[in-house]
Amino acid sequence: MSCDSKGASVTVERLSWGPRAGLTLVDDVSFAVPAGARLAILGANGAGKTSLLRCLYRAAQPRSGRVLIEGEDLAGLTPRQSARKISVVLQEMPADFPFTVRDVVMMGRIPRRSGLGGWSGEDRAACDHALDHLALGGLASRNFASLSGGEKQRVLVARALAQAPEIVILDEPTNHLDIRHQLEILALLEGLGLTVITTLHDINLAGRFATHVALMAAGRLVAFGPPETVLSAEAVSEAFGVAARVHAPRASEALRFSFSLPVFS
Ligand SMILES: Nc1ncnc2c1ncn2[C@@H]1O[C@H](COP(=O)(O)OP(=O)(O)OP(=O)(O)O)[C@@H](O)[C@H]1O
Repeated sequence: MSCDSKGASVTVERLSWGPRAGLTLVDDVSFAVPAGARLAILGANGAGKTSLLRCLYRAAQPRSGRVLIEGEDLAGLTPRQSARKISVVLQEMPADFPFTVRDVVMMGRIPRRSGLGGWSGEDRAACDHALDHLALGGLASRNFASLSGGEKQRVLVARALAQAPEIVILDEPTNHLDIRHQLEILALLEGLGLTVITTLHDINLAGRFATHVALMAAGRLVAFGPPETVLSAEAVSEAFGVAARVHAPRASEALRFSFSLPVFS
């Protein structure tokens, strides 16, 4: 069961990607995180965060460089093999998605299904476990489309969990969530014990959640490491084009930033 997994290490080596010749959106990016790390990818709008994520879950084919999962080249895996290692939680869902919550979570089992047979006892148990883990038992028969944004987000994380992956990749999982649900979803992800790679816009949330931060600007990785090292006022001000101020944390407190527009003299 995925909750017992320890995740997998991810190494990115000199990765570059662009949609066409002459346009590079991910530019020579390298970093490595150990199994069980929580990596937050930060950067201003258009910095290339989603483009980098897409390379990590094979929605985009790198122009050069490679991604290694526990030392194994991602490009050498079949789609089914990589879907057993990596699950993805994205924002876009069609508004008229005509499935129940249980159906959606069960979809996470598709890469694990053998042959064309129906769901196995193991599939059903994994689905029940994921529903329980995300406190969704009471919503299992509800139509997915009728849920609130926060509930939908929990269902999509449950689907990722049912997939029993080693790595969960998320694009802006806290988008559209109120502060309580933002904290809840990040605590849930932290509790999984898997390797988590996520884009985030909220620097303070990233500082609390992440074991590693990748700061991007114009497609390049401008800083990488633990949040307390990477998230300096200077680096954040530069990457986001704001005047950022760090409030010195007391013992065991997370970093806390405040922001204002830069004043030009
Ligand atoms: N297929 C494409 N063709 C041309 N330009 C693209 C393509 N995909 C992305 N871009 C552009 O590349 C830049 C980086 O996009 P990307 O979505 O990776 O940034 P991001 O850091 O995730 O941004 P945001 O925080 O706004 O979501 C943006 O300016 C975007 O418009």
